[in-house]
Amino acid sequence: MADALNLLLQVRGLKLGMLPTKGRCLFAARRFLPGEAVLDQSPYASALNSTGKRCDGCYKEDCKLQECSLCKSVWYCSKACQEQEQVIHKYECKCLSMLMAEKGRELTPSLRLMLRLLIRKCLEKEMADSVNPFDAYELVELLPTHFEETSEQQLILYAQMANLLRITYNYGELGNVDIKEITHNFCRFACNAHTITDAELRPLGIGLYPVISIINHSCQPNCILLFEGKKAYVRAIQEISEGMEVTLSYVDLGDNTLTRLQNLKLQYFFNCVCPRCLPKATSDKMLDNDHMEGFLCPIPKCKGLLITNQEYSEKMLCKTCGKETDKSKVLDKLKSFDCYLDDGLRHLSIGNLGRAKQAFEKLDQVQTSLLQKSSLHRIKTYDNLLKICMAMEDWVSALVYCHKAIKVYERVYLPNHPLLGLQHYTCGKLEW
Ligand SMILES: C[S@@+](CC[C@H](N)C(=O)[O-])C[C@H]1O[C@@H](n2cnc3c(N)ncnc32)[C@H](O)[C@@H]1O
Repeated sequence: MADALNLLLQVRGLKLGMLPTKGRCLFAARRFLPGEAVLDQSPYASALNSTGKRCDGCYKEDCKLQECSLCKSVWYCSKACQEQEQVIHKYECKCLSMLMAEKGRELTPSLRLMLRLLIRKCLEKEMADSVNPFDAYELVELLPTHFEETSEQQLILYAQMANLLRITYNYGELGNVDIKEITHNFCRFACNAHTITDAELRPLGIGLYPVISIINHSCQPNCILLFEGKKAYVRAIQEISEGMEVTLSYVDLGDNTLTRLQNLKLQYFFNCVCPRCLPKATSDKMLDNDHMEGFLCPIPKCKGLLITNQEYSEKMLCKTCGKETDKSKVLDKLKSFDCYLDDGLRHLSIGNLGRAKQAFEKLDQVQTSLLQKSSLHRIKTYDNLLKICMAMEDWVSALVYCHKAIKVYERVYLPNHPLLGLQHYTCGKLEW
C-alpha cells in the first residue's frame, strides 16, 4: 500500500515523509506556483450538514431536487447523482428508515459520516475503485487517533454514539461492527476530518479525505483547501519549492496566537511551533505578532504601539514612551470585554439585530481604546458588524465595516488567500 501510494503521489509531484515531531507529512517533489492544484481527492466518506436542501451526490442547491422515496431523508438533482450514490445509499437508506421507524431518530452529520464510512469499508472489496490506494480503508486506519490523549468524558460520549451507530448499522444487515473500532474512528474524525465548504467558504458538510489528511498544519500555510461539490482541492497560495513541506491551516488564521495554540492543542494535541507562533524578532526588535496584535500603550496621552520585550516576553514596551506594561494585564483587560462579544452573538443567534448591533458597537468602542484599528483582535467585531448591517440593509455602515475588516484581512492572510478575495468581492458589491 505504501509503495502504491508513493507512486501515485510521485505522479503528482509529491512525496510522503515522516518527521519526529509531526508524524507523516507531504513534501513537494517539484516547484508549485501560487494557484496551482497540489492535490485533489474525493472523500472516502462525507455527509451534508442539512439534507433536503442540496443534492446528496454533487452538493448542488438551487436546482430541482427529488427525495429518496424510501428513507425520505436524502435528495438528488439527477438520475446520474442518485445512481452514483446508490452503492452506499442502498444500505444507508435501510438503516436511516429503520432508525426513524423504530426510534423516531435522525442521524447528526458526524454520525451519518461514520455510518457511511462503515458501509464503505464493508463494501470496499466489491467496489470498483477499491484497488485505488487513494481510496482504501487502510489509509483511514493510518490516520492518528490520539486515543490515549482524549479525555475520559469525550471517550464516554464517543462510546455512546458508537452504540447508537452499531444499532443503526445492524439495520443494514451488513454484519457486525466493533464498538471499539467506531470509538477510535470518532477520535480520528476529530483530528482528521475536514469541513466541506461552498464557493464562498460557508460550511456545507463534513468529509474524510485520507490522503489530504496527511498534510500537517502551519499558521502560515502554503496551501488552502477548497471544494467543488464534495471533491477537495489543495491549492498553493504561495510558491512551494521542491523539498518544502506542504501545509494547510487547521484553525482560523484570524484568531490570535493564544487562541490558535489552545485550539490546536485541544483538538489536534500538538504545540504549534510555526513561525507565527514562535516568531523571531525583525530588525527593529518588533515581532510580526506585535504588528498583528496591535496593542496600544495604556498611558492615556501616549497610545503608542506596544512591542514584546525580547529579554522578558511577559512584559511589553511602548515604542513611543518606552514604558513597560505586563502583557497579562493587557490581555486580561481585553478579555474583560468578551461579555459584549457573548451578548452580541447571543442576540444575533435569536435574530435580535438591533441589540446585537448595540453590543458589537460597544465592543468596537472599547477595543478602540486598547487596540490599533487593524489589530487582529478586531476582526470578529468588524465581521459581525458587517453581517448585521447587511442584514439590516444599512449598506453605508456595512461598507465602512467591510473596509475596516479588509485592513485586518490584509495583515492576516496572504494576498492569494480566497478569504481576502471574498472580502474584496463583498466590498465591491457594497460599493456598487
Ligand atoms: C490530520 S493529521 C496530519 C497527518 C499526521 N501527521 C499523520 O501522521 O498522519 C493531524 C495530526 O498531525 C500532527 N500534526 C499536524 N500538524 C502538526 C504540526 N504543525 N506540529 C506537530 N504535529 C502536527 C498532530 O498529531 C495532529 O493531530
